Amino acid sequence: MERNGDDSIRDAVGGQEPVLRSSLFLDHVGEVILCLNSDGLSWKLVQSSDTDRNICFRIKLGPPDAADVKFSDIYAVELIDQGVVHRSNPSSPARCLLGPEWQMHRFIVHAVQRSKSQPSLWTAAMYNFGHKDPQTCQMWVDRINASLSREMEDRPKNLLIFVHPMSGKGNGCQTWETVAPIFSRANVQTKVIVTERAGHAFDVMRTTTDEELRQYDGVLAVGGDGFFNEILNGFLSTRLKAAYPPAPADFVQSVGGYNDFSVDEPVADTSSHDEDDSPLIPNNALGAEGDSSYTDGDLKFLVPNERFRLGIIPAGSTDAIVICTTGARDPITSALHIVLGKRVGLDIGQIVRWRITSTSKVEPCARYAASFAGYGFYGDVITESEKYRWMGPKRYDYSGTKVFMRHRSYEAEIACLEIKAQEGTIPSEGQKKCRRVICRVDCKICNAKTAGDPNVRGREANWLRSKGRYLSVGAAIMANRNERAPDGLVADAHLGDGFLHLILIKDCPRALYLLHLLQLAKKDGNPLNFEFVEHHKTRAFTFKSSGNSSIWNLDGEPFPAHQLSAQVFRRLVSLFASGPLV
Ligand SMILES: Nc1ncnc2c1ncn2[C@@H]1O[C@H](COP(=O)(O)OP(=O)(O)OP(=O)(O)O)[C@@H](O)[C@H]1O
Repeated sequence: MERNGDDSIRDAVGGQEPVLRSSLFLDHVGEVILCLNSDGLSWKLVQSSDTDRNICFRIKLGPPDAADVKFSDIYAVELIDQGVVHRSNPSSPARCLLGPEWQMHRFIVHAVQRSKSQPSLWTAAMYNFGHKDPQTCQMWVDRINASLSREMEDRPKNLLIFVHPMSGKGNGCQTWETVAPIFSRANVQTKVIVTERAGHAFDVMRTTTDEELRQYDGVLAVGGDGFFNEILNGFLSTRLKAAYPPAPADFVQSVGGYNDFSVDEPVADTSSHDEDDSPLIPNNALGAEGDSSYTDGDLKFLVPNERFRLGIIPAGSTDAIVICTTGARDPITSALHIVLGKRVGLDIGQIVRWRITSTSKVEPCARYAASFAGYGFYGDVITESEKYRWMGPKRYDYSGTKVFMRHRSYEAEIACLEIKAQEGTIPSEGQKKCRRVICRVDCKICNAKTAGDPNVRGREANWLRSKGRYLSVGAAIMANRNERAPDGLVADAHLGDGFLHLILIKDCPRALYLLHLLQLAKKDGNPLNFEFVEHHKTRAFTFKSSGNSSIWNLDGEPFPAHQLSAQVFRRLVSLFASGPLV
C-alpha cells in the first residue's frame, strides 16, 4: 500500500493525530516535521532513514532522525535570538555529511534526558529549533507553554535555598552556580542564603514566620545529609505538634512525670490528592482541628504539608539521602527533579533524648532524622570525624579505621515495638511467602494504604527487649545507600512505609565484625546474615545506655544521649524527588 506524508507523521507521533505540525530545522539534525501532540512533542527528519542520509561509513551522525519528548519532561521553552542552525552534528568524528549552516529565528526546548546505561542519571537536554519566520517560532513557544501550563501546577515557582559553602570538598557555592541556570530557565524565583556558620540554616528555618514560609513552595539544601538535617529540624522544631514516642511502661516510669507518651497507632491512613489520598500522617502530628494543611485565617503552617517540599542538591561527603531518593549523586539530576516538581513522601524519625548522661536530670529534647540514627561504632565515627573536618570526605575512612581498630562495645538496654511479620511486604502472586521488595519509583509498599498495626494501640503493644553489649545500634529510616555501602545498611528499607530497621550488632570478635563491614561494602552483600546481628523492623524503640555518656549519630551529626525513645512518622515530609530507579 502506498504511504502518504500523513502516515509517516502519524508514525512519528505513535499513531495519534498531532494537534499542530510544522516543518522546522532542528540544530545538528536537519529539516524535521515537528508535531505537537496531546502529551508532548515528536519529530521526524524529512527524507531520512530510507536514504540513510545521516549514516556515513556506518557511523551514525548526530541525534536520532525521529524522537519525542513528553511535556512531563520539558521544564522550559524559550525564544532566543536569530542565529545559526547546523544541519548535522559538527562534533561527529565523521563530518562528511556536514551540510550548510542557516541563519534562522530560533527557540529552545529544555527537557530531561535519561542516561541509557544509568536511567537514574538525568541530563539537561536542549533542542534548538529554527525557522525563517519569527511568527512561527513565537507560535510554537506559545503553544508549548500552553500545553505545559497543566504540568506547572505541581512545579515550584518560588524556593528558599540554603547553600553550605564548606560542605563536602568545600564546593557548595560552585555546586549551586552549576545548577542555578536550570532554575532561572524554568522561571523559578529563588532566595539564596549562603550559611556563615553551623546552625545558621536551623535558626532561619525556626524563626521564619509561617506567613513568610507560605510564600515558598519549598526549601532546598545545597550541601550534605547533615546540612539537610539542620534544615529539617529547623522546619519541624516549632511546627510539628506530636506526642512523644510510645514506650514500655518501665521506660515511662524511669523518666517519670511525662505522661504525654503516644501509645496510639502512630500513623493514620489518609491520602495525597483528594480527601482519600493525602499523606500518611501521624494522628498525633495533626493540629488541634485535625487539619493537616494550612488553616485559613490564622496563617498557621501545620505539618505535614504536602504542597510544601524540601529538596537537596548534593554537595556533601556522603549524600545518602539524595542517593536513596533520586538514585544518583548528581546535582543536575536533583535540580531537574526539583524544577519538574517531583514528589516523594519521606518517613521521618523522631528521636527524643530524655537524659544526656546517667546523672543528668530528665529533660526531653526532640530531634528529627530523615535517614539514620546510630550509636556505638556510628557515634564514635562521627565524634572522631568531627576532629578531621579539614580532610573532607576522606575523614570518614580515616575515623572509621581508627574506631574499628579500637573495637569498643557498649552495654545498653533496647526495646522495640513488635510488628506483624507480613507488614510492609507484598505477598508474591500465588505464594503465601512474602518477598522482599526494594524501594523504587512509584513504590507499591510506600503507596499502600495500610491502616497500621492495631497491636500498637494501648496495652496491646508488645515490646521486644534486648540487653547486652553492642558494637553498634543502628536505626535505618531509609536504605542509606552510599558510595561505601552500595546497597545501603538495609537494602529493602523503604522511603515511606512507616518503619525503621533496627540493627543491633552484638559484641563479637573483631574479625567477625570485619566480615559484617565487608558485606556492607559489597554490592549484593548480606551484612545482616550473621549470628551476632539482630534485625528488627519496627515503628518505635527505646534505648538506655548502662554507661555514663554516649553519643548518637543523627543523619551524620553527633547527638549526645544516654536515654532516648524514637518513633517513625510515616511520610511526614515531602521531598522534591521521585525515588530511585534501582
Ligand atoms: N557556613 C558554615 N560553616 C561551618 N559549618 C556549617 C556551615 N553551614 C553549615 N554548617 C554545618 O556543617 C555540617 C555538615 O554539613 P554537610 O552535611 O553539608 O557536610 P558533610 O558533613 O561534608 O556531608 P555529609 O553530611 O553528606 O557527610 C552541618 O551540620 C551544618 O551544621
